[in-house]
Amino acid sequence: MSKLSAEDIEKRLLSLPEWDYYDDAIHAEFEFENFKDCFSAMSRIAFECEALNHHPDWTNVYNVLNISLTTHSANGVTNKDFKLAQAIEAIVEPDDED
Ligand SMILES: C[C@H](O)[C@H](O)[C@H]1CNC2=NC(N)=NC(=O)C2=N1
Repeated sequence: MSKLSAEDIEKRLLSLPEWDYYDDAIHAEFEFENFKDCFSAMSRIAFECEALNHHPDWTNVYNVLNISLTTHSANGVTNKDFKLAQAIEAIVEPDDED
């Protein structure tokens, strides 16, 4: 899988307003009510990652989750990162699906 151009990435990000592109990855920060809600979302995301065989670089501090998506084998952002970002959106922002 080859990495996408900066132009392609910015175009695709128009439908993912929570996400920014820099340092060869797409990044988002999500804030939850509390640690339990945050970690519950992380568990659900983890199952998607296994299903897609694609994994985030992420950090959690109490109720805040920071996620960076990049394709290590391509040294940049690929379609796999956008697939996973969409799956994450469906988990953390279910209201946006309507
Ligand atoms: C063997 C396995 O398919 C690879 O190691 C996968 C697993 N998950 C991955 N996740 C990410 N983000 N980038 C990769 O290149 C990657 N490679």
